[in-house]
Amino acid sequence: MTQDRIKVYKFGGASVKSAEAFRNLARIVKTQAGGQQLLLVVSAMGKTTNALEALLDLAHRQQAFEQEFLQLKSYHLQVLSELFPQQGHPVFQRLEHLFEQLHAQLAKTLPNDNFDTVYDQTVSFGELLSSTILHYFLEEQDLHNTLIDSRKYIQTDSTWREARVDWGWTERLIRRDVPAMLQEGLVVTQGFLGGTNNGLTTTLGREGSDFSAAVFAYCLEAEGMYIWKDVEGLLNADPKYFADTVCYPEISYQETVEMAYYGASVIHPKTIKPLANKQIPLYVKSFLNPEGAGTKICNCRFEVIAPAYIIKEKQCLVSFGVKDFTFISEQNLGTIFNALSELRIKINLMQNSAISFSICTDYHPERLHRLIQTLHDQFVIHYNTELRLYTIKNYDAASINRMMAGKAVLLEQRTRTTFQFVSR
Ligand SMILES: Nc1ncnc2c1ncn2[C@@H]1O[C@H](COP(=O)(O)OP(=O)(O)O)[C@@H](O)[C@H]1O
Ligand SMILES: N[C@@H](CC(=O)OP(=O)(O)O)C(=O)O
Repeated sequence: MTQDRIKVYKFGGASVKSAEAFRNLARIVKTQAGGQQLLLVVSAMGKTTNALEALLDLAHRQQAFEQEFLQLKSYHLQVLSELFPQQGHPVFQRLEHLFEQLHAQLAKTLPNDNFDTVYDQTVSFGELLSSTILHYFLEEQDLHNTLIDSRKYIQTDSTWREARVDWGWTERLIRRDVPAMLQEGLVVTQGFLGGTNNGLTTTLGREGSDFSAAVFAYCLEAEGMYIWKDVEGLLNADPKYFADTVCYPEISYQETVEMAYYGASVIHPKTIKPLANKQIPLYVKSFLNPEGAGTKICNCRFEVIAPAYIIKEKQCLVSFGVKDFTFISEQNLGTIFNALSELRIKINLMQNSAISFSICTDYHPERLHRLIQTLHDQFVIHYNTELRLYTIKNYDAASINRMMAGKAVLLEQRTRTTFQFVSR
């Protein structure tokens, strides 16, 4: 049984990218959530995570990072000064302290440090900053709230940058503390972050705040989870690429998880499973039009839904050929899969022919380089970058023609419901 009144709201980077966005968020909480027990999960402001990645990259290569650091700091301070006109507000001191910690973290980064470990210790500051601002700002708006540190609740292993949740521990900790806090007022926490049992910070994968919200919703047996976006709801295509999108009023968990897997960046792929396991509906709503119906994702079934078009950018096609004109064997495939798994390279699409095996994967130059180093003795390896993986779910002839028009196809594949190809 789900708890009657707990709701989880997730606000992403676009919902907190400016002072006006914070004000809009507070309005949504006031008008939409009356009388509800509400947990708010917040991501880093705007494109802060990208900026932190760039800062870390400089620091790790022992390059000067002061200018970029000051840019990030002044972005936050600008928003702060608009939200808190009174100079002596305690939020200024809290932010100053967080920026000092971030600076110290960057300054002590060495080229020999494990990049993925320091990544999590550094990039996590985005959410620490935004959640602190949100906490104080909601208080100013008479929205009493408790700020909790999600690193103390979402317990993970130490798979840096893609930590795996220890569900047992996480559930125990959340259920121990959070329901009582929710009785007292709102609870605010960070998306994207977890913590190991020895107190180190982990992150759950880029765009992982949706997943954080789903973890809290699952553990609290929430009545519903809401993600607030700059779009009307879950659309049949990304409006950044397609002009004539349609919004699904209701769609199944299964359809959504597949869309997310193929690259529909509106929802993190890991979000659906915990919600589906407890039959918690997920609502995708517009923070620009909070009264709009949005999309309800639940355990529903429809025979026919509009084809969904999904484009995954920054793809790389890698082909492995055997050197001696023998066929690609299961043993060869085993060797390739082992190397991919070791290097955490995920296959988005694969195909094999008599003497070669091809995969389409996200492009990570360093991982690809290590893959080639590992396997070049046994295989002839070629790769192409700057590609896109196009997927049409629930395709028909017209949708295929539309998507393929004028494109040179490097690889193509179809099942009964899904058509995919790789192109520039
Ligand atoms: N199928 C889709 N439906 C709606 N939006 C989509 C879809 N696929 C991609 N998007 C993109 O997702 C964006 C919202 O997600 P995101 O940028 O991650 O928001 P936030 O970081 O604020 O949570 C939209 O602006 C849109 O361009
Ligand atoms: N800030 C993190 C986590 C996240 O989920 O962000 P957003 O909700 O803005 O996609 C990232 O950019 O990856």
